[in-house]
Amino acid sequence: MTPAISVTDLTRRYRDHTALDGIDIAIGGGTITGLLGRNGAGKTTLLRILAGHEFPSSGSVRVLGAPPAENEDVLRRLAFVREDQVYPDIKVGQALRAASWFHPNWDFELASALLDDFGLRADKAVKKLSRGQRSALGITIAMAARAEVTLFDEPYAGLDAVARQVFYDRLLADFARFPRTVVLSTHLIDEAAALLESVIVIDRGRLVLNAATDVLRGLATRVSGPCLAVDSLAEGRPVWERRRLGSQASIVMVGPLSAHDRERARSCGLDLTPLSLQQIVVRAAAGVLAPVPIRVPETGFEAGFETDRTGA
Ligand SMILES: Nc1ncnc2c1ncn2[C@@H]1O[C@H](COP(=O)(O)OP(=O)(O)OP(=O)(O)O)[C@@H](O)[C@H]1O
Repeated sequence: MTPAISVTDLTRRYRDHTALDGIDIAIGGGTITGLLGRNGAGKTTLLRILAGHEFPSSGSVRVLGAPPAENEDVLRRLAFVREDQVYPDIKVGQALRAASWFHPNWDFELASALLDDFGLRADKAVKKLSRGQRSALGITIAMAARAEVTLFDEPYAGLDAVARQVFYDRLLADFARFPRTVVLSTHLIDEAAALLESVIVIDRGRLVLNAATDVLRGLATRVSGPCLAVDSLAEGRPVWERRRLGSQASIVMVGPLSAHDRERARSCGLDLTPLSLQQIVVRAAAGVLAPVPIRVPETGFEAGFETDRTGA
């Protein structure tokens, strides 16, 4: 199947700075992908190129089968919402109406339900909205557009926790009815984790991780307890991190745990805590994962890791 988004050897240079450096990504249709990475990693640059707002310096970018820049057909099938979205001096309702003209799948009912959820009034001037309310408007437009490809670039600046949950819930519910390709750039990784089918992590313009969230969830476990028992369980296994305090040890063990491992751990009084998606992404961005992308469980862990990097 042709991917909805396909990026090959993409590089974007700004004068003396390389914002994206040889990125290869394929994102299938009908998926929600998290685009993650530290500040300045290159996430916005990638999304702007996917949205046709910028040209690559080199490499190829295809969205819905064609290069997006200056491509009316692709751009009508795509929605892009950014944190710093600028609106003309109009009312909320007018902003929605203008967006409806551009997006062929626009859903007025959904737009109106989202306004209610976010407590936004259609007759309020956009320039009088608070930062969070402006984010809510951007989310409303991007969701009601029901575009085949929807790109969210940290869409929730200033949104409170309740409103963010509205966003997650509404996105999941609407996605279930109308599957589409969603890319969500966010720093709130664990909060958004339940939404994400896969994650792409960029660091200093390079792809450092591209994996299914399910694979990552079972990827690493913190094992804590008596040193001897911890060492015995971890023997011959990849380890990311070791800490010792007196007779107690805590390590991060890489790879899935079998039922036998769990039983051994229980009988030795060891504590097992799976690493959260955020903890794994932090390690990926810090280079603990080798740059080999992990794509499917069968080719998983062994291929891509440096082990025991932090030392015994
Ligand atoms: N127009 C530009 N001119 C020069 N440098 C730029 C330009 N746009 C982005 N950059 C640089 O490219 C790098 C990537 O920026 P980008 O905005 O893509 O990062 P980001 O991952 O979205 O960061 P954040 O999480 O902080 O929003 C940064 O070092 C930034 O300073």
